[in-house]
Amino acid sequence: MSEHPILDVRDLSIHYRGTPAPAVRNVSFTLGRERLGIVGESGSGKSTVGRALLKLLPTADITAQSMRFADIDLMKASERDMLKIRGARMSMILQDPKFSLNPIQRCGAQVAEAYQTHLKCSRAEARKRAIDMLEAVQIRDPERVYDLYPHEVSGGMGQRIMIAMMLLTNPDLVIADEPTSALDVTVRLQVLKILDDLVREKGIGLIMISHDLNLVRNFCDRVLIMYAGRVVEARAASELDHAEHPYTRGLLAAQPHIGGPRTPLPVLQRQQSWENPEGAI
Ligand SMILES: Nc1ncnc2c1ncn2[C@@H]1O[C@H](COP(=O)(O)OP(=O)(O)OP(=O)(O)O)[C@@H](O)[C@H]1O
Repeated sequence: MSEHPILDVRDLSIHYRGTPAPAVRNVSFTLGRERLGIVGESGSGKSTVGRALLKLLPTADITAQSMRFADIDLMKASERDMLKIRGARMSMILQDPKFSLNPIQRCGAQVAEAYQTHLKCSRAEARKRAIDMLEAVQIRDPERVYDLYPHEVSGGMGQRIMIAMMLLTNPDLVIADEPTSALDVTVRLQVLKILDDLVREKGIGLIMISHDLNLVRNFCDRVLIMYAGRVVEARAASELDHAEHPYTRGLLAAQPHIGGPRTPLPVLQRQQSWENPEGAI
């Protein structure tokens, strides 16, 4: 990790108004120019943490001892400040490009429009840059793809178009929320490779939110395991086999292994104590 973290989050708690309990409780972590995985079951609070970093939670109360992004105190940042940060210095990639791309605008025009908005350049310049960027995310024949509508591109291509759009401004932080779950296995590898290159070559910090423990274990440098709104385990990905929390151990035991015994996988036996603050980090 670099000396000055890109993100420093301490004691982040998030409570959606009108709900009985906080969705996220006392989450702390730092992020350098590395890949941090956040894993946990559905509803454990992973996406809520991601959206809180972008301050995209209008119906929730956010408290934290500190939530810093580079030189910015996110807790004090106004909506006006956030408009300058979102999409420029901090970007998010969502699971399904179908919901992120505008269905009635050609794909290339959406990338070019993002260029024009952020870089205030001419339309011709934006088009040229957009085509270069489509090529950079390994889209073959970018001039043709530029003119396609979102329903005419595959899921993998749509995701690469989203990544192209996100890269325009050289962000320091990318939050990828299940970026590959809607993709088939080979396309998934291509998209992961593009994200991996971004960390290695451009030195961004990447948060990868996922259900897939194996994917995160192989792709990330460090992993946070969330359960019921809390981080219950934080480890180097290479150390995950030494996990101590019973939930993490249960998840690991439930992974199928090629060549392993042909017995049914164990079912996770939950315990009330896992929701106990004493068990959290
Ligand atoms: N806008 C909202 N209003 C009220 N409650 C919400 C809202 N969004 C999420 N929640 C609740 O907050 C909790 C955490 O949800 P979140 O989407 O962060 O979980 P997650 O771990 O990302 O799940 P998934 O993997 O299914 O996306 C859940 O109990 C969810 O129902």
